Amino acid sequence: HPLRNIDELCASIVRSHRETSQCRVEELQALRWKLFSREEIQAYQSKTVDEMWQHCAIQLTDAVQYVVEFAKRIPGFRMLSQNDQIALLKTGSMEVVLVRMSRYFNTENNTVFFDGKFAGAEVFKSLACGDLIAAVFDFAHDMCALKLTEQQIALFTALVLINADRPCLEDRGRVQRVQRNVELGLTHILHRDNQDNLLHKLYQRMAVLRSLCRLHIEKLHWFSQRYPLTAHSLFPPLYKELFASEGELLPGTTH
Ligand SMILES: O=S(=O)(c1cccc(C(F)(F)F)c1)N1CCc2ccc(OCc3c(Cl)cncc3Cl)cc21
Repeated sequence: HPLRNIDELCASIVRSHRETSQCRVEELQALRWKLFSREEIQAYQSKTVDEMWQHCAIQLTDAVQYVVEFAKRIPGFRMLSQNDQIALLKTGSMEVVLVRMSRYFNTENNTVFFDGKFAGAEVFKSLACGDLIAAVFDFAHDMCALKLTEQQIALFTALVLINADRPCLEDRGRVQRVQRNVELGLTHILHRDNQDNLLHKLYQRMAVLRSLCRLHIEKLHWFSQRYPLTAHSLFPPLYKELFASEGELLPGTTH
């Protein structure tokens, strides 16, 4: 049934966001001062690079599963071809995870929710990609500064996903129609909240997200050259499917 109006579209995307976000922001507010002890930080920092990468890849893959669920409930997404749905998730899911992560960021002490507590950047030292972590933390900080509501984040993340400019789309026109509806939803929400000025800031943040994800993929290539066994056999299949480039990295992934 065609969407009766933009209000209904917004309501359905906000509901999907709420149903598929791993934990509610209110729950995390209660935990915001639960920090890792010196010993716990030491334990993370003494993990080997491949242990920590594997740990993060598992957490990331878990977070991505919820984004896949969210995408499937965006009106129009399921009408796209399977290949186009996968192409949008391949390039957009990490970006949505990073936006969602910024909701779990405490700007007072620069910590982010990780493994049940709030962690500073030093916890991720053994990943050996300090520049990526710093960029992830900066992005989270920037997003917090916008003080987006959950409804605004729901529409923003739907727009991050439904992007007709993504590479290798079969039916770009169809994705454009779904994207236009979501754009109408986002502008409707921002107008209703009297925050039209946020729209261009959100488009700027989308450009930062793209560079963050390019950096993540670069690091993944570096990592899988150095630790082929971990990347080939110990990363979750969905992680390989989404973040490893076709064939080159990880032969034998099903398509
Ligand atoms: O591990 S998380 O709970 C996690 C949680 C907070 C901060 C981080 C990190 F690390 F971004 F500060 C990691 N999780 C859930 C959300 C998420 C996004 C990316 C991610 O990993 C990508 C990655 C990076 Cl950014 C560097 N090297 C290897 C990998 Cl796979 C993990 C992740």
